[in-house]
Amino acid sequence: MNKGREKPVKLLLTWAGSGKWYLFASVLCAFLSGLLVIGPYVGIYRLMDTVLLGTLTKKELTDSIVPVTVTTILRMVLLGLSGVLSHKGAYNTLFRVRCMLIEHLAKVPLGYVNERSTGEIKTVLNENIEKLELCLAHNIPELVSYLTGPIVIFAYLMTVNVPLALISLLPLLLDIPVMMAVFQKMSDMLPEANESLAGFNSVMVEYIRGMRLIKAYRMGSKSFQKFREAILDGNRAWNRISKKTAPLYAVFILILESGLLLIVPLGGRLFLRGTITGSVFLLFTYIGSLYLTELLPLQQLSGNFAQAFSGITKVKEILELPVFEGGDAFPERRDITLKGVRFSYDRKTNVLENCNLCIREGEKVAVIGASGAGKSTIAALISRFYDPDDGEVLIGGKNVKSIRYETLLAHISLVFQKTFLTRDSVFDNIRMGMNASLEQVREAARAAQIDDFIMSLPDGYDTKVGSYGSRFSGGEKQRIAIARAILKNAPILILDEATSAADPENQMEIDKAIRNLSKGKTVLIIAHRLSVVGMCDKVAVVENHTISDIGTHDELLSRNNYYRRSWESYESARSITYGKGGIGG
Ligand SMILES: Nc1ncnc2c1ncn2[C@@H]1O[C@H](COP(=O)(O)OP(=O)(O)OP(=O)(O)O)[C@@H](O)[C@H]1O
Repeated sequence: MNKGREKPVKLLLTWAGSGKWYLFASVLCAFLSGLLVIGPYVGIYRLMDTVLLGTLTKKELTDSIVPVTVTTILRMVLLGLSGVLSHKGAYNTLFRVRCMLIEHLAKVPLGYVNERSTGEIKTVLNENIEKLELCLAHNIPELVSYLTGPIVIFAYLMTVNVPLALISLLPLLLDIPVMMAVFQKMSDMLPEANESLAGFNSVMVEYIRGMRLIKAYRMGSKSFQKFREAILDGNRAWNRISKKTAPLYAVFILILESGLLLIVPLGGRLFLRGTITGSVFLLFTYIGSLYLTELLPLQQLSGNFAQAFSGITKVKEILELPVFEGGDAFPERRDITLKGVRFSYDRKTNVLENCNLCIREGEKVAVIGASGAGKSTIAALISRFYDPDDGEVLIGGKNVKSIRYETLLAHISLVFQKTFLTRDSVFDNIRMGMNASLEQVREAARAAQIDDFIMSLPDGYDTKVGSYGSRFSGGEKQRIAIARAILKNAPILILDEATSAADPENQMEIDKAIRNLSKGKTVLIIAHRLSVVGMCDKVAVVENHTISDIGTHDELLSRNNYYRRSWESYESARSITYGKGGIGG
């Protein structure tokens, strides 16, 4: 990982890996092409000299034209080659940086990722990294070529006439502080522009994700308004940058192009005194006053570099998000304990306080409580999506912090309330990168009560899942998630039961799937429907930021008011739907 305050260019070269050799080669070609800029000028000077002296011959003409032609062609070839090499290096680098970011984000605790909006992460992965392409493939070779040309011309002018050459350089010396001020202003203001771009991306992602809601509640104009605001916000940020930098740009250009005002009077006097020849005077009037304008694109480049550097900082920020590294093997015992846990998402309001829980190996515990009581938070702490602020989460007597993170996750199957399906085949959606055959996947799907449904799809297990799983109902998606967990066969199961009520038939299938999934495992089920209590050994009640009570169904029924009330309302709802029956029936 790249920690500390490394220079952006150094960081970029580290990220580029072997791609940096393409970048170096491209810079070398750009440098050589910059050197060749001098060819045509030398040729033209020779021609002028001979024309003015009246000594032009056919041979002189050829001797002047050949270097002009050869250097011009060679320069073009080198520039082209530089472009090809820089693009190869740039795309290699972009690929590597994106992979590094994705790999790193996969290891970062979910809490840190959740603190950033999807739009912010998208901006880094997309726009900020694209700016690196512009910088690596175009701006760096251009910078080398733009700088080399004027340096070589200056060196050549020095060989012709030292005082005039030095005078020709004056505008540049005056322009350096102006250029630095432009760069500084851009660097200071870019974070604001980046923020508004991230804001725009967030609004865009929200808009696309919430399309159903927008349509259902006819929020089109309101969402459009948000979109408009986000775009205007970006425009305002860029307008502010332009206002601050445009006057400086104008000064930069004025100074750089003022060479003629110095060279013509001075060179004219020297010529009239006979100190320099006519061709030297013309050479300086033409080239000496113009060659610095080759540096004009630098003002554009300074803006691009500031943007690229700001992108590099954003990438670096993500790569520096802490990851859980190292740690011990998974313990032999698979019991789960929460000891005096306190946790807050915002470091202000405690979601859990002095929370204690003990789930023995192979035991199944249902967690119930009002919406927002903290049930999912308990599950998140066990799977180390977050770490408690106080207290400990132990598995097999070992603090989860001391267990290797990947190993911890490999031993826990998580089934979330909302199932996320990737845009792959159903087969890949169940396999989720595991090395399983079709028969093993089907066996898991059969246990999850979803095999028949999958086989009825047009392409069976090869059927492609639409975006966000749009082809499947909530219940079907949940059974696919259960099939995944069955296939994973981890010893600990954390199941955040879906809140939305499926139809009775679907519900029975889901319950059967959950029973199959939880066989022989240490299980924590966040029970939104009390029917799952029937398959659990104990029930834990989350109230007042803690687990207020834990016991069997009968124990809680006799002593816990919250549980009794919940059970009674569940029973009365059941009697309306099915007629009366026992728990979980
Ligand atoms: N990522 C988060 N950032 C900030 N606050 C959060 C976050 N996730 C949950 N909360 C807050 O923490 C509290 C507990 O949430 P949690 O999801 O654990 O409750 P729950 O009991 O599982 O609720 P439900 O039954 O509705 O799913 C709630 O007040 C919720 O608003």
